Amino acid sequence: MTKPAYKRVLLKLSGEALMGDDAYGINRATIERMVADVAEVSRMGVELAIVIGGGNIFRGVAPGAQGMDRATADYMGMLATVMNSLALGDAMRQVGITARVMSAIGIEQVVEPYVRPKALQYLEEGKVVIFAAGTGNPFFTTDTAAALRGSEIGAELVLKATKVDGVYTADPKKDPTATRYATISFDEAIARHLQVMDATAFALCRDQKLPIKVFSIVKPGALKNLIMGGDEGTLVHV
Ligand SMILES: Nc1ncnc2c1ncn2[C@@H]1O[C@H](COP(=O)(O)OP(=O)(O)OP(=O)(O)O)[C@@H](O)[C@H]1O
Ligand SMILES: O=c1ccn([C@@H]2O[C@H](COP(=O)(O)O)[C@@H](O)[C@H]2O)c(=O)[nH]1
Repeated sequence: MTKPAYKRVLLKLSGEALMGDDAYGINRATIERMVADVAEVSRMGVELAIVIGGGNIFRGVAPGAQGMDRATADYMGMLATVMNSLALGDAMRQVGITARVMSAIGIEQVVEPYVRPKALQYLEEGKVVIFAAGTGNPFFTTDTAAALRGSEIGAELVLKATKVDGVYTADPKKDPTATRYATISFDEAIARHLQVMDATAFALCRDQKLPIKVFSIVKPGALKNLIMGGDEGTLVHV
């Protein structure tokens, strides 16, 4: 078998994608399918860290949070990512993959705190590390957490797994005429206000020279293909 193209990557999974066809929460078949993809790559010896969003449960900027203090709503969003992280870790355990969930906010009875050297040790031991609670700060998103943790652990690439198969000229769900970029620079993505990821995440990855691949989590085999160096999704580069 040919070797994977990457040794260590940060995978950002969309929380919203966890819903599958449901209106809310975690769809069992969907999480099992995602975990099967992740397990395949982990078994190939790739060191894998994961950040998962919370959009399937709660977002600080969602209509359900209207009228709330923004920081409080954002803490609720971070707690939503803890729930998704626990579900993901448990689903991995069920397929024989050892995962460690580490939280950016103190919640020690439930999940261990994020300590960078410990996270690095887990990765070197071949465990999958799931970073929960985003950056631990309100007014941010899990995309920014992915950029931050990806930079901290020295990932070679951030893989943004989402419901669309790359970065488009406009949101393809709203504009059917939108076309997909094969590659795009961080500066252009920011200047064009492309909403597939937030500008803070793009800017951090640009400054750290950490490339991002945006690809479809729904497409079977896409994650493995990408890890093997295959042509998949959109590369966002310096
Ligand atoms: N220019 C664009 N190209 C591609 N997708 C875009 C673009 N603009 C907006 N989008 C939308 O961005 C979404 C990707 O964001 P996604 O929901 O994965 O991230 P998220 O907000 O981090 O999710 P979650 O909070 O659930 O983790 C796509 O589903 C797509 O509809
Ligand atoms: O660093 C962070 C990360 C997330 N949040 C809050 O959580 C929700 C869910 O995250 P998504 O990235 O949208 O999936 C987000 O809307 C924020 O409310 C945060 O405050 N800080």
